Amino acid sequence: MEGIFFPSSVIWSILVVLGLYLIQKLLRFGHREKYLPPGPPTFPILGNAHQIPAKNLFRKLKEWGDQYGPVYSLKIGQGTLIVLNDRRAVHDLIDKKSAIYSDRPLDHNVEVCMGNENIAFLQATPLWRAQRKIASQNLAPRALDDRVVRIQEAEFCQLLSDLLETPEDVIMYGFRAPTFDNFWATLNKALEPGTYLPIEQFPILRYIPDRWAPSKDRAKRAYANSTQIWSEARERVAERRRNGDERICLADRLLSGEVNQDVPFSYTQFNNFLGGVHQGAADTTLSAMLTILLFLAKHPWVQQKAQIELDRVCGTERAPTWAEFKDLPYINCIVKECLRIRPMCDDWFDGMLIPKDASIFIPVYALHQNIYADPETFNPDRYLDHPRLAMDYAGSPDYMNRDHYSYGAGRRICVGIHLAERTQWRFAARLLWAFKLEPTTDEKTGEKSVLDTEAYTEGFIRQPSPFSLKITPRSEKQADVIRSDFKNVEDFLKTWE
Ligand code: HEM
Repeated sequence: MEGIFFPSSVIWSILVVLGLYLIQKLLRFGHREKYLPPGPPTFPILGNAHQIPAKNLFRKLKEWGDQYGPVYSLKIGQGTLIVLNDRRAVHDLIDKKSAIYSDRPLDHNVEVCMGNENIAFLQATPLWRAQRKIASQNLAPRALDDRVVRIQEAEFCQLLSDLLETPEDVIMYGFRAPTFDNFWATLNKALEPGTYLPIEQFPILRYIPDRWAPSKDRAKRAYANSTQIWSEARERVAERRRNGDERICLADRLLSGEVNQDVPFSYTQFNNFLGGVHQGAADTTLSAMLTILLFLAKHPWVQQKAQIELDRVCGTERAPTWAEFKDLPYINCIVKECLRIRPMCDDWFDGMLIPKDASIFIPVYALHQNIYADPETFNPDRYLDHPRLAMDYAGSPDYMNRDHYSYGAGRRICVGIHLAERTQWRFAARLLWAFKLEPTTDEKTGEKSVLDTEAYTEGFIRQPSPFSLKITPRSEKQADVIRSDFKNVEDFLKTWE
C-alpha cells in the first residue's frame, strides 16, 4: 500500500503555525488577563517580576497604588497578585469572607522549609485550625491577665535596667532568657529566610536539578535545623518536668494534657507548633519595641506629653502597670502610631478570587499612608479618638474607623495580638515613666547624632537598623524605684530560668 505523502510545503506550514502558536503562548505568559484590575505594564514571560525592587518594596507598592488605584494587580510569571490598598476591599474580602480567604499562597519552598508544621505558613487545614484554637485560647486576654501578668510585669522591672529580655519564651516554654547568648534568646537567629526559586510562578524552574538549585537543599536544611532547635526546646521542658518542675506555660499545659487538641500532633508537629508561635512573637515584638525607642528619642515632645500623664497617675513613687491602661490613654496612642508609621510586614492570603489561584496582598505600609492625613509625620495625637485596643477595631464592622492593619486581618489576624498589645504598652509606659531618651552626643564635637527613622533592615520582618541612644533616669527617685522593683522580683525571675 502506498504511504500518505505530505508535500514539504504542508509540513512547513504546520511547523510555522505550531511555532507561531508557541511564540504567541510564550508571549502571553506573564501577560495581564483582561478581567484583572489594572497594574503596571507587563513584559512577556516575566510579567512584572523585573519591576519588583530588591529593596523598599513597600514604597513601590504605595507608588503603584497611587498610579493604578486602590485595588491593582501584578503578574509574576503565570502567578497573579491582587493588591488591596483599600480599607473597604480589605473588609469585604478578608474580614467578611475570611472563611474563604484564610489560606496561605501555595509555595513549595515554604512547604519544604516549614515541613507544613508552622502555624503562620500552614494552609487552612484541620491542623492549622487545631493549632490556631490552642494558640488563641492560651493567648486570650483572660489567660494573659490571669496567668502571665506577674511574670510580664516582673520582666519589665528587669527591662528597665536591662533592655535585653524576650518575655515570650516564658509564656511558651516556661523558661526565660536572662542574657542575649542564652539558648532561649538565640533560637530566632537560626531561622533566617533564604532566597529561592519562584516555582509556582515559573513552573519550568521545577525541572532544574537539585544540584543546580542550592535553594532546594537550603529549604530541606532549614526544616531540619528549625525542627532540631524546637525539639531541643521541648526536650528541655520534658527534662525539667521529669525533675518535678512543672510551670504555667503552654508547653507544660499541652504535655500535661490540660489543653484539648482537636487534631493529635506528631512529635515534630507539636514541637514546630510551639516554635512557630514563638517565632511569630519574637522578631515582631522586638521590632515594635525598637521602633518605639527610636521614634520616642527622635520626638521629645511626645515623651513630654506622655510623661505629664504618667506623672499625674503614678508620680515618681511607682512605675505604671497594665491595670492603668484606661488612665494612661496616651501610651496606647504611641503604640498605635509606631505600628502605623513602621508596620513590620505586609500580609498574604490565598482564596477563591478570580482567577482562582491569585494571591491577595495587603500592602500595610501603603494602606497606612493612604488612610491618614500627613502620614509621614509621627503624631500619636491622631489616635486620641481611638482609646481601645487594636483587636476591638479589627473586629468591628465599622471598618472605616479601624486604627491600623499591622496585625493583619480576617481569620489569620495575629493570634498573639493581645500579648503584643500588652507587651508594647508595658514597654512604652515603663520606659517613659523611668527615662529620658535622647540621641547620643559626639564627645569630640559636642554635636548630637541624627537618628534616622528611615533606616530599617530589609527582610521578612523589617526592623530599625542599629542605632544608639542616651537613656537617663528622669530622677534619682525613679532610679531608686527601678532598683528596688528589680530587687523585689529578682528571686521570682530566677525560678523561671
Ligand atoms: C508587635 C507585635 C506583633 C505584630 C505587629 C504581629 C503581626 C502579625 C501579622 C501581620 C501576622 C499575619 C496576619 C495575617 O496574615 O493576617 C501575624 C501572624 C501571627 N502572629 Fe503575630 N505579630 C506580633 C506579635 C505576635 C506575638 C506576641 C505572637 C505570639 C505570642 C504572635 C504570633 C503570631 C502567629 C502564631 C501568627 C500566625 C497566625 C496564623 O497564621 O494563624 N505574634 N502576626
